[in-house]
Amino acid sequence: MTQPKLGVLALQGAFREHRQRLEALGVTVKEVRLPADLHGLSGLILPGGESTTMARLMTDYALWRPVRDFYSRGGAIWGTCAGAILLARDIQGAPPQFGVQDSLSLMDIRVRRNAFGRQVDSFTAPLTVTGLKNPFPAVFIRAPVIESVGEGVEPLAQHEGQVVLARQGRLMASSFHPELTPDPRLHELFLALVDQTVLTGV
Ligand SMILES: NC(=O)CC[C@H](N)C(=O)O
Repeated sequence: MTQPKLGVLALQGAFREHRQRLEALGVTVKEVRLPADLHGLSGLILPGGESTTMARLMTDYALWRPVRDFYSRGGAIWGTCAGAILLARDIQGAPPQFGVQDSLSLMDIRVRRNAFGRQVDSFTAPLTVTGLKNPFPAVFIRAPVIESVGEGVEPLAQHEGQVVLARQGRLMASSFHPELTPDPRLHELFLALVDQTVLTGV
């Protein structure tokens, strides 16, 4: 078995589906629950799920600092749906009773939670993605939108005029769930990003 280069944060949410997508591409995957699980990885996926719950578990498992350090050392991170919320510098639309929502604050984006409506408003839409020839079938489930992006952030796809996929160097954020469709192209895109990463001081 080869040493895994890719990890999926496995505290809550759709981590198994990401794992399956990556394994179908021949990639060995590490499920990340503890800081030590990050050792030796060059890419990490933060899955969709429920971002408040995931943030709480990140605190319980003391993962905030190790994930930030992983990025500082040169690791690539892709946040999908709730995972994109965890990456964002600014989170809007969190239920007020929970106070200010913790985030990694690594990506210069402002996200708005549940921007397309409630669970019943889940939908699939064909997305035109920069760099992909044909539309990508994107599954949105109580999805956030990326309301604004900083200078270093490149929007890669929009839905109804709102940014739903963006990249900032080694960081990617998508509002939707690419692991819930058999289309592997966004996982391939992230793998290409991971292949370019040069880790320092690991
Ligand atoms: N599918 C998802 O990941 C939904 C995200 C969820 N609405 C949140 O704000 O955390």
